[in-house]
Amino acid sequence: MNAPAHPMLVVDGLCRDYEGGGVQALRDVSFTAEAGRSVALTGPSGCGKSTLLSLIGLLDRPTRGRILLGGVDLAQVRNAHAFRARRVGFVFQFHHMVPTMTLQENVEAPMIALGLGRAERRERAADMLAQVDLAARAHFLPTQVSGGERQRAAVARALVNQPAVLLADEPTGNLDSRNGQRVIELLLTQARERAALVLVATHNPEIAAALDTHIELRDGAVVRHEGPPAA
Ligand SMILES: Nc1ncnc2c1ncn2[C@@H]1O[C@H](COP(=O)(O)OP(=O)(O)OP(=O)(O)O)[C@@H](O)[C@H]1O
Repeated sequence: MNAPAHPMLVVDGLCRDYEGGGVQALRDVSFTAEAGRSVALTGPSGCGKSTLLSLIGLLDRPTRGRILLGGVDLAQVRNAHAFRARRVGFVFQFHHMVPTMTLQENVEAPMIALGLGRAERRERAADMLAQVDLAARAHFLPTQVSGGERQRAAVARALVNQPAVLLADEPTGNLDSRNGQRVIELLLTQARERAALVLVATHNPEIAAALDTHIELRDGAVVRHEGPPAA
């Protein structure tokens, strides 16, 4: 197989200053990552991990520098909502499931932005929930299942549109180690089998060690970068 023409993700000289407080949340961060790889972002609280994920997921815009995702310069993206729906999946520590909707309905919701019909949405969501071992819980509300089950449903929701990039912010933070490991395995399976790029912000050194690349931040700057060299 030929090497891809460009890496899935290029982060180039990225800075994010917050007005008012004079905080430089990110200072000149640069790295690249290939499709099918997993990247751990580590570092102490406040070092900029969440800020970096927000910028890559187009939830926020950088002060300086640029990000290319699948060859697209994010500064040129006009409809961030549509771009996110097609390209990016998010998993957060606190799942952010809609409490009044069943797990099945929560997993169906992202597909509305793709314009898929009801029957197809239903089928794909059921399929995805089965893949994370939740077929029997599909019609329960998020409050009626365990924390580990909720987080697996959140992973199913993040994966259902088959995003090229998965961004996970402390995805195992509130889970015991067995459930946490399961969530990480689900994310890594996606990276391997569907050539998605997975970025995980974590305080857990075991998780960081299980991923291909390890980028450590301190005060908004990269202080360590281990793993496959940039393309
Ligand atoms: N909206 C905001 N306004 C001002 N400062 C902010 C804002 N959001 C984040 N910051 C600051 O930017 C810096 C980076 O925050 P960020 O949330 O990215 O850190 P983090 O590494 O994800 O931390 P944690 O591990 O605690 O989640 C911190 O100093 C934080 O206080």
